[in-house]
Amino acid sequence: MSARPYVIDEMISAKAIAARIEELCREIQEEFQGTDKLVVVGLLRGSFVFIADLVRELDLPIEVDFLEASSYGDGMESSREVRILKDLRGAIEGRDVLVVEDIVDTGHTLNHVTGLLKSRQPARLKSIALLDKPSRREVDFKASWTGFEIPDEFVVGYGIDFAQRNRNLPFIGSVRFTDA
Ligand SMILES: O=P(O)(O)OC[C@H]1O[C@H](OP(=O)(O)OP(=O)(O)O)[C@H](O)[C@@H]1O
Ligand code: HPA
Ligand SMILES: [Mg+2]
Repeated sequence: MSARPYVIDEMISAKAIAARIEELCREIQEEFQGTDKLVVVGLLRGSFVFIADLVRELDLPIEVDFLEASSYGDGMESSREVRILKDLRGAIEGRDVLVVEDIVDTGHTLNHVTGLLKSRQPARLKSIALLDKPSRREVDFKASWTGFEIPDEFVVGYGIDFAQRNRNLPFIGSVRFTDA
């Protein structure tokens, strides 16, 4: 839990997220049309809500796997050290892979994870992030698809946490401290 009091201002509604996911899925389907070897990989924990909505909108034969990566702990600052806490269950050599992430901020997490997965020689490796904060980038990384570009604000909801809380909000909101 945060020691400081804060409120959450809605930034992206649940309805806007659902509409954007429909659009993204049409593009993803075009890219992967005809494949029967697609593995959709969710990065835990932040992507668990996004991947659940995304795969239910995807009209493709897929498998789902998860990898747990962590770099923030309970704070608002990246440690810049990406720890892999849980690896994929399955092998991805020769498979088509879509990595699903909630947010690209400094870029360290997706950059590290896609580098790791690339070394396992998938046939195709694509990535999708619901949110992108380009103004905060520290490493040069761009996801294949992005849901929304957002300003430099700390966001929560729809799977994303602040000190492990607020992942269950159905919308994306920004954290505003009330003691400042
Ligand atoms: O681009 P970056 O600066 O690396 O930040 C993005 C990453 O940070 C958050 O994960 P976190 O480490 O908080 O773990 P979590 O997914 O378990 O919440 C978020 O879910 C992304 O994975
Ligand atoms: O804005 C954010 N909110 C929560 N976790 C995060 N991890 C990277 N950026 C963020
Ligand atoms: Mg994460």
